[in-house]
Amino acid sequence: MADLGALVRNPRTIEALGRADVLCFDKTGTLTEGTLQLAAVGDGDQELPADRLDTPRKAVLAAALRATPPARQAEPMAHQTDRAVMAGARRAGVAVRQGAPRWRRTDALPFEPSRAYHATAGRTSHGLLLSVKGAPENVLRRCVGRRHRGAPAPLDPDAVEALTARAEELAAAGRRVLAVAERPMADDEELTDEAVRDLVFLGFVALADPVRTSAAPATRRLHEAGVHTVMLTGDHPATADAIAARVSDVPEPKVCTGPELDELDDAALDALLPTVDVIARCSPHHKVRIVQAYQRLGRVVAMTGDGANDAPAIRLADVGIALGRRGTPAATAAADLVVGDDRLETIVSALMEGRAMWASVRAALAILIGGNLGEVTFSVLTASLTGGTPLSARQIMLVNLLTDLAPALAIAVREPTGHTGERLLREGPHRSLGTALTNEMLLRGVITALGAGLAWFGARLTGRRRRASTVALAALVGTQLAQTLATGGLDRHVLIAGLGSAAVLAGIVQTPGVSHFFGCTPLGPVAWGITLGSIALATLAGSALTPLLRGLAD
Ligand SMILES: Nc1ncnc2c1ncn2[C@@H]1O[C@H](COP(=O)(O)OP(=O)(O)OP(=O)(O)O)[C@@H](O)[C@H]1O
Repeated sequence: MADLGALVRNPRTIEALGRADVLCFDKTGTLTEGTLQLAAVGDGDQELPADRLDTPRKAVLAAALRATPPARQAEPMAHQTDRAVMAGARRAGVAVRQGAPRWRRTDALPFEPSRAYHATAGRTSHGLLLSVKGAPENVLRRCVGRRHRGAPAPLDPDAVEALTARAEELAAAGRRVLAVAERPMADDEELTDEAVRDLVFLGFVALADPVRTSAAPATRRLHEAGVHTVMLTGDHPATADAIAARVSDVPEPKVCTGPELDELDDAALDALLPTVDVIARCSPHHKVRIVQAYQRLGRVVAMTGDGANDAPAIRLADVGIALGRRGTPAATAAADLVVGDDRLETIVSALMEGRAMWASVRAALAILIGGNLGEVTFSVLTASLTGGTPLSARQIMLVNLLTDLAPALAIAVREPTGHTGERLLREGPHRSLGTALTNEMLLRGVITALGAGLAWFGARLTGRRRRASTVALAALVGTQLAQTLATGGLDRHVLIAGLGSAAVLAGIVQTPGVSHFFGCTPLGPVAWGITLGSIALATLAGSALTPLLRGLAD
């Protein structure tokens, strides 16, 4: 996991990741490049691209810059939005004093998701000035007028509607939209949330953050794996919808908003959430409700977050994921998994690790239970044919020692194979431990009994009883080891465990004193030929039947 850039805080997380069937993730940095850039500035009627701004639009950008915290050299600005506004203004040659002579910051209400705006008070040569930038619906609500073609104009409901529609159009291009507004302040006025009213709307600032090309395939893989994905974003629903349409393979992603969730009681929320793909204007307290609702529905939820306020939802989720690059210490401390590069692809790879774990559990269980089933079947069948037991208690103990200990352990702890394999997508507790496990156990049981039965029958036809039971013992162990090696592929640990156990078996059988202790007899070339031939025949039959059973399980 560390190689993938993901840090697991406790091992239980891998198992839970393998079971996760809902993944709620952020937009910025997870689906997008996470590099917000100034794209355009408008006066409410028409936008111009960031590299061709005229004087009125530069004035809008200057006001947005005033409503941005100061850049400190020692530390980067906390919010990407602010960084993008500042970098865009610098590139456009816009400074805070444009349109506000001798402006000097005196107070600020920093951006918070619940406020959705940043407000700054500053002293100019004409008195105090309040500058605000933020989510259009929040800022427009606090406006009483607008500047239209350089002159003040009233902001009646029709004008608000037209500006709202304009903001939606900009957002529908996948952009983050900020409304910018100002008003003069009285000298003794304090900057509080209540004071952010009676504003004059100046214009819109649109920021772009390109969608990463790898985000769409990652989302598709999650859907193929049966994971319901939900994009949670603080952005405008139109922005979220535009981004979702680019990454999702759902033809028309269903979008709802945080305020809409507030209107619903728990029962209505439970009914709605399984059908939702995007939740916009989503704040940290919504995330908590969303996790609780999915858990009420019996879903296993993985939830990403970066802000300190996301910590409760991260902690509550079955798998809390903090985004390493943007994550606050509080979010990281609450998380089970820290994704270093914030990318959805890394989260998908971590999920595959979890699925691989369930595949390993199945393989180990199939070896243990299926092998024992084969031994019992062989013993019962030969006993019913001959009236005696083909293997002594010591021999059965030896079989279990050589097949269940090192080989089964090696299978359980081997490196997961096929990270990119489509098969892993279909693993998980229900798929891995359901019909697939039953089929694998039965197949292993049948093949083991077949290998031992063929060997015992061939050896009994050509020799004494003790020799036949030694050959049956060797074939019982050999057939199981061959299947273990076929499951483990070229994994070093499985190869060492499998070949090591085979060498120990050969050593025991061929060493006279030890062989007798276990009720065996050293074997000649013909007996070994019968043993190896039976193992090969049974293993070949197993390989032919495996794809057939997989098809049945799928
Ligand atoms: N620094 C800021 N100053 C003013 N307004 C902001 C600032 N940052 C964001 N906004 C406004 O608040 C809205 C929500 O932003 P927020 O940062 O909470 O989104 P988010 O949850 O981080 O979304 P995502 O995960 O998709 O980036 C934005 O759409 C924007 O309109």
